[in-house]
Amino acid sequence: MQLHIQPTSGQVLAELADYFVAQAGQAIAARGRFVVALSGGNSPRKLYELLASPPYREKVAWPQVYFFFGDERNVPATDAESNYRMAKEALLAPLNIAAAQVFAVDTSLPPAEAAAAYTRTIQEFFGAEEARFDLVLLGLGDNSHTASLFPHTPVLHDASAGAREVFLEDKQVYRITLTAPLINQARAVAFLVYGADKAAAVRHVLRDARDVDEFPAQLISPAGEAHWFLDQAAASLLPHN
Ligand SMILES: O=C(O)[C@H](O)[C@@H](O)[C@H](O)[C@H](O)COP(=O)(O)O
Repeated sequence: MQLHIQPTSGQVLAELADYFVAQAGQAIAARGRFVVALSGGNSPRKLYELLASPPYREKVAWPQVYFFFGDERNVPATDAESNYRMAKEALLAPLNIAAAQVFAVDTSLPPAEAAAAYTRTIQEFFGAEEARFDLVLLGLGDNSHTASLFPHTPVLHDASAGAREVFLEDKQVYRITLTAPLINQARAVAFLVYGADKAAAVRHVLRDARDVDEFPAQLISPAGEAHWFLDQAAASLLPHN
């Protein structure tokens, strides 16, 4: 696990954009494609806007990039809460990404069916190979959740590699999320976390004793590389920072 700590969020975003470009180049050179699972919420929007702008947009062979989602809210694709909508506005539309390169969760289905359908979509994409994303982008909630792996939810203990529905009792809403085993099959995982409001969660996940029901992001330990891209504010409660 590698920590990348920068003084400001702008510098973190630039370092992660450089990493994204490097990972894409390596994957496309090696396997002819780059398969990425996008994170949602607010933090990654600026990253997506950066990647869709010069100089980054010219540095990636976008027609060889395939986009999945680490999680999705149970809302229409046009809803302001949709992770797909956010990615489309900030990245996919500005880059004119073809629909055939984008695999969104079908939230027109009931949550359990949407999750089962997404599992099939992932399996069909990877065919006989193991479903290994080249890169999974992740955020971190202030309650230490990542993707939609929320504290004290059954999905945390799901040993299968796929997509599952998650019911959030406090918000009375459903989400669809990749399971930790599927995320952990990835060649690389990159957390993007900035802001002082995330400092306690960062410390819980990276330094406190393992307690995955309290700190679900502790479940993420990929077969490949694990990177944390943090600004100083989010890293401020880590020892020696
Ligand atoms: O659908 C989502 O909301 C994300 O996938 C989620 O896991 C997010 O990364 C965290 O909740 C942090 O969200 P912010 O970046 O908005 O703080």
